[in-house]
Amino acid sequence: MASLQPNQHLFWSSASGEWLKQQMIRDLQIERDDLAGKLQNILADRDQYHIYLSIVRDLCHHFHKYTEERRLTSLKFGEASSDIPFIIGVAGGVAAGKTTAAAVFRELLSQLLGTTCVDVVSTDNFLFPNAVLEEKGITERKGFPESYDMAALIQFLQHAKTGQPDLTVPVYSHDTYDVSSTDKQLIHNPRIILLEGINVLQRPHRNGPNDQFISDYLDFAIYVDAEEDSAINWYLERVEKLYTVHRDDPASYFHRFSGLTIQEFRERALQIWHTINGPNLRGHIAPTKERANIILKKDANHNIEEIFMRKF
Ligand SMILES: Nc1ncnc2c1ncn2[C@@H]1O[C@H](COP(=O)(O)OP(=O)(O)O)[C@@H](O)[C@H]1O
Ligand SMILES: CC(C)(COP(=O)(O)O)[C@@H](O)C(=O)NCCC(=O)O
Repeated sequence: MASLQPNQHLFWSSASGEWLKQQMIRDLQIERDDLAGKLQNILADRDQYHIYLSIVRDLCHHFHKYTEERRLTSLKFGEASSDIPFIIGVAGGVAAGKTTAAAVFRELLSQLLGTTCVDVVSTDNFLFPNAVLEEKGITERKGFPESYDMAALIQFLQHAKTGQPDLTVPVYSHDTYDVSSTDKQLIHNPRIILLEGINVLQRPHRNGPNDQFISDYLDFAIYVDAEEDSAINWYLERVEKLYTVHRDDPASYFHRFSGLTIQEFRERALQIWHTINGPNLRGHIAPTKERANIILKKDANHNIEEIFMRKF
């Protein structure tokens, strides 16, 4: 199914080429050579690099505005202004490129703002462990709203937004396909948190009177959009790579498929997409697209081909 175009009454849109013409890209402050190797490959295309850079410069603008507003408000209430992180949501379907886009934003934001206190947190980390999913009978609904420990995720956001300097987050691994019982992500004094995940713009699934929205804690939101066919290809490439590397490791999730040929594994992965990730994309993720401030539409080669910006 083709990805739906955002409502033209709500969003300005620009083909990426046109967008670039509008940007003042002369006063670049950072050099591509400063970027880490993997990101350098992604940004090897000069136009794409400039598109990401112009988006990040907008993010810096919003960050400075937020910081200034916070300073003025705390003055009004007679409080010393403290650093409360600016939280940017990065939403989109499975394998749309959220993690990678967040890494690019982190690198460019750190360089433009001259701070290392930019952290990426994935909402995957707040999935219930596989054992709990099994207990609840929702193993086949991993990634659906009910598969997340929303209380823990909201508590993390509350801790961040109440200025706690040290934050601890569980760690989900695509390699083991589970939440680690030992590893933790430690965050110290964040200035910006990029919260990436399929559910960042979703409403609470129980929708009770006291349920909170993740978006209550977001200061800005970006939706990474792609045609479902592209996402399927990227998903298959990702899992095939994981399968090839990990299938011989008995401790790995992928070991259970080690009897399959690569073609059989591919068919199995495609079936998983069609029964889990595809329905989740259409039912729960894509409908949140228009809640984002910016929608980045990627082509089949991962290039941003169109940018939509909310008008209000
Ligand atoms: N801009 C990009 N250029 C090249 N490959 C990319 C790009 N963005 C994502 N990918 C690849 O696509 C796959 C899915 O990306 P990922 O960031 O893991 O998506 P998500 O976090 O949305 O699941 C990964 O294999 C990743 O390396
Ligand atoms: C962990 C996820 C819910 C989220 O994926 P991501 O946004 O990190 O790509 C997804 O990768 C997943 O495991 N879905 C369940 C079906 C499957 O792909 O096995």
